[in-house]
Amino acid sequence: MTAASLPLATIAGYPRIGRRRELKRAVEAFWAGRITEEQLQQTAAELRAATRARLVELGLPAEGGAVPESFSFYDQVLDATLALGAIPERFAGVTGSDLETYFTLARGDKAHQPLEMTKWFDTNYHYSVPEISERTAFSANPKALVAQLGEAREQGIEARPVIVGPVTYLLLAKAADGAGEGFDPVSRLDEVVAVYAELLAALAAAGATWVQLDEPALVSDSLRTTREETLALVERAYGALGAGADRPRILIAAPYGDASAALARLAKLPVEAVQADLVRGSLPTAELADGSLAAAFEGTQLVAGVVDGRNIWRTDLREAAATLRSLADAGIQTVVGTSNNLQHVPHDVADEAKLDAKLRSWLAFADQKVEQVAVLARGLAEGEEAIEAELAEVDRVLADRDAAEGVRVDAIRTRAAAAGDADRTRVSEADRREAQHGLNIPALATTTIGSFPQTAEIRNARASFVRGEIDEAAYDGFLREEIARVIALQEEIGLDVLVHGEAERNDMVQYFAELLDGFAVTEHGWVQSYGSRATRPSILWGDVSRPAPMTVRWSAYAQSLTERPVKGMLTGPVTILAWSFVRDDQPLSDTASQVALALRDEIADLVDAGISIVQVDEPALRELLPLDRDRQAAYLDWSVGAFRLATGGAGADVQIHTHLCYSEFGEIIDAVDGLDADVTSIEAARSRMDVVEPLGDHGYSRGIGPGVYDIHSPRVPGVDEQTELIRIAAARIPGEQLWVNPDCGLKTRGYDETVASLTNLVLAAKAVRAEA
Ligand code: MET
Ligand SMILES: [Zn+2]
Repeated sequence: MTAASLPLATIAGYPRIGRRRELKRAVEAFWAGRITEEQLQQTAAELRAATRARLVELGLPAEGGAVPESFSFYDQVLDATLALGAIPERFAGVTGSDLETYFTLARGDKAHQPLEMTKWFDTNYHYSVPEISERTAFSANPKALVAQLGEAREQGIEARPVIVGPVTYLLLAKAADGAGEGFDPVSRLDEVVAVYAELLAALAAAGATWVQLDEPALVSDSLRTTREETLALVERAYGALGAGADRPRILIAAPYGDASAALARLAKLPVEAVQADLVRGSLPTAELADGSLAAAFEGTQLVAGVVDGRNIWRTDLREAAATLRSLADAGIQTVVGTSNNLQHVPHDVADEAKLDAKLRSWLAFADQKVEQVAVLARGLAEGEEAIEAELAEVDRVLADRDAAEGVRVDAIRTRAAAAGDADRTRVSEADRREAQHGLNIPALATTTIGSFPQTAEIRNARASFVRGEIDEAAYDGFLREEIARVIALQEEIGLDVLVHGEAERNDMVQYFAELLDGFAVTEHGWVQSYGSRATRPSILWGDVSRPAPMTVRWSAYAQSLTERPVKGMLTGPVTILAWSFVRDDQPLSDTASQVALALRDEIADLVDAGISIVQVDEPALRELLPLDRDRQAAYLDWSVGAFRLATGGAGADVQIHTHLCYSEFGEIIDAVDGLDADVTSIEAARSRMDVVEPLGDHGYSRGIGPGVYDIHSPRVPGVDEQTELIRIAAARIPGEQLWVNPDCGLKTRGYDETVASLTNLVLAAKAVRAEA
């Protein structure tokens, strides 16, 4: 270990999907057999080379490990699984190249269910969950890491491999099926650390000077361990890793939250640098003031994550420079960094030619963030005077943003400020039940979650409309035909509560963002969601209002075609915020109230148009739950409040539904109850109705629709299978309270399987009704 310290500028990682989603296209072409593995590897290598060159061009030094090597074909946790050789036993028979095995774990094949996927900390990125048992045989496989390092060196760049660290890896893993009762993957920490030591030795032998090990587990209160326990595990792991003789310098990263209480202890580990998220997190002020932080950091660099890696606004450089200055003045060797891997932001604002120029000037995507890091590093090296021009420019931009038209609209603010508890409160549940009798909803009522298959025809029609090839009248006509078809189909299948099918929506958030004031949409602002999938979050930049009804004509048209109730379908305020880039100049709760009021008006218009059931989807309610336990109550308070503000204007005879997707809502069951929705649908098929028991124990009295049809695969669940699931639920929940529905929307499914599955669902509900 002879290498030099880390240069003054670095980032925690960079988007890997490519500016034009080149990786998605190549990977999907490989899956479809249209290109060979060699061709895929070639494309990936070109992307990596372009990324490194770009990072140097934007101001990261080519030497010293400033450039992170954070490429991934699919997911960084899956990369670690392969590097550790931790292939779950159930995949033992899988043959093929490393990359083929990798994709089989990610996506499954005829004989194998894929690894489960779940959200990565409090982001909308999903990782592949490792499956570990007492028997998992770990063995170091540094091939991919070493190869990428070599590529970088040939390019004249000394890269820093980025790997998920051992503690986070094991805390994100689940016990494999067949592991002993009570087995915890973390019990294998020492063995896993030994494999990391081998990986590090291989990297050192290949010339790596630095390696970054990501330990976001350090900032979370939502894992199996307490923070203190996590920190103790990190101390144990890095005590051992650091003692290795043949290793690169180690940077431990603690992104996505507040590690301030752990910082000094991390610095005392035998590692050479510690990264801290100073956007979500903070500095331990007392320790900074009394010199103990500096003492702990003696000989260790602090990578100060002052540039926000999760949002798209230009950083207040003056404020960041002041933070950096305070660290340097305290005698801490400081490096300028980002709060986390930039994988959560799009590539480059320069690609957004169609965006309003003023708005564009306020933004920073990944490339602009790198430039900001480089500027701050220059300020750190040469003094703030050296970057005064850049600081002044940002001052000007921020002032311009602050004063810009639309950022603050008095009428919207006055209305939001006036909204009180009464606006968030409907009449009692009992009165509502009474008033809703007229809806004639049977016991074990059947319904769907909203979307019907988004066919190629629908996507083509939308694309033609966007390109101007067909006019609005033609597009509307197409959508009306589609709605009529979906309504007729549901009547034929025999569902009780119908939906219009959401054919008009490109995405459940973007559709609303395009119709609300205060939002902008990007052209190329893609962000990886999982694997080859990316989303294009909208930008919520100003005060939000609804210039005109957004969904009424579609819902009203659908209702005009049938005697059965058609559910109006809206995306809830929390989900709209969670899946957009939101303004950072006011509390989220204020922004949520504005969105809620726009939805409240939409519900009023739906009801006026003859709609008597409205579903407000909140699948992101749990995702935004802060990692920090101390902040959870306040979050649940405002998020639940926003939902209630959106729905609180509905009369007693209007039935409000919500849909939450996931089933692990143990943590937030009181909050779900607090939403005060009349009916809630949730995912339950894969867990075989696990959720029903806690609901029964909780004494949950509202309508509940645990999914009986797993929509995540094309498989058609039979009548018997769905009957069985309904019976399990009916054993705990009275029939009048129980709804029968799929786990989630059907937009990703094909028609054949959808019709077959829903037909079986209706038959299953009838069968269980007959048993009563
Ligand atoms: C991710 S939740 C999706 C809900 C939406 N109403 C749909 O059916 O697609
Ligand atoms: Zn869902």
